[in-house]
Amino acid sequence: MAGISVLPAEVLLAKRVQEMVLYGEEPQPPHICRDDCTDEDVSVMPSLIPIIDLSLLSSLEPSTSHEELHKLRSALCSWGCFQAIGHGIPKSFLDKIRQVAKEFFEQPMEEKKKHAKGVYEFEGYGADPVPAEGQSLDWSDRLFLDVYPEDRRKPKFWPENPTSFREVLEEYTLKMRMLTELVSKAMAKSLNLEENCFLDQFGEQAVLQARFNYYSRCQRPDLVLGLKAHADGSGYTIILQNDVEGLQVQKDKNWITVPPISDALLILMADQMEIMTNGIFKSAVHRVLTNTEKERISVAVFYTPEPKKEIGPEEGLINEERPRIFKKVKDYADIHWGYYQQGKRALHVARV
Ligand SMILES: O=C(O)CCC(=O)C(=O)O
Ligand SMILES: [Fe+2]
Repeated sequence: MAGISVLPAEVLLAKRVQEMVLYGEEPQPPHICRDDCTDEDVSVMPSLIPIIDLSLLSSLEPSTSHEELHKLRSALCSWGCFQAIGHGIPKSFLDKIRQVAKEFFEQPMEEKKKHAKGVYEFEGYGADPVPAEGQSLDWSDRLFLDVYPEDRRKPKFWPENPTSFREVLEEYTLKMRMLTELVSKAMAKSLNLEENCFLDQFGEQAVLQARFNYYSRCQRPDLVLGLKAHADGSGYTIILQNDVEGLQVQKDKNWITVPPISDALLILMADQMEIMTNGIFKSAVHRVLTNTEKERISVAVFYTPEPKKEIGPEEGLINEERPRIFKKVKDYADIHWGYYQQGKRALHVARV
């Protein structure tokens, strides 16, 4: 790459990756972030991401629901994620959200740019705000929207085209609220805690944000990442994938691909659930690889405790054998963001 001038991130961020691909531009710094592939080849291992059937949790047969709760706990302790099936959201509706996302990104650039964010802002169409110096940029474009509570919505960022986009996203938000209730209760039960304990910590005004990710094809997947390795700063995140592989979760230093399953949603623990469970559930480090053949689309919904609300380890998970390892924190997602921009994790800030 010698001889190529490095443009400031602000300049590069003014242009979408989708445009760069359209004009046949090769990745250059700061998109380039991989120069060796020493840790890259382990993903040939068969994928073992646990699959949990949430419908079994309400089975009238106690041994069936017990067994599934046990599987849930063990998945979250060792992987920090699971593929949820039996969640009650029909595949036909998941296809609708995938479809409006695809139609949004396939529109001409001038249509998408009607909802453009500034390079220093979060919400809207674009890329992450400018990272700290020396950090790479992701090979992706995004549409980031606050979706709940409703008074946080900023209509100027909500696409009018495709015409069903808003309606479908509103319905998806409702379904995500029901799912977070179901999953938060199940996680509490799996740890023998009172079922509402996590919901109470998240609070009634817990925030849902939707990030539509578009990973353009890339001729040099060896040089760039669709999304660099990170753990999320939310409580947990719900990810819908299209049928293109790319998302990987780190386990025991190996990168394991999350296979696309058309009717599954990946539920991924983030830092704030690790704090609330006193380190029992693991916040999963993950990343996205690019693909030479196909575009990948995902929709990540971040579920985050209400602003200004203190959260901390559940008392029932602290004892002599397992002393408290995290302090109480509030607005952790903001702290997390500051570190993320420097390519670092933030969890140590919450340790006692
Ligand atoms: O694209 C994906 O599957 C993952 C997205 C993700 O990790 C994120 O938006 O934080
Ligand atoms: Fe993430």
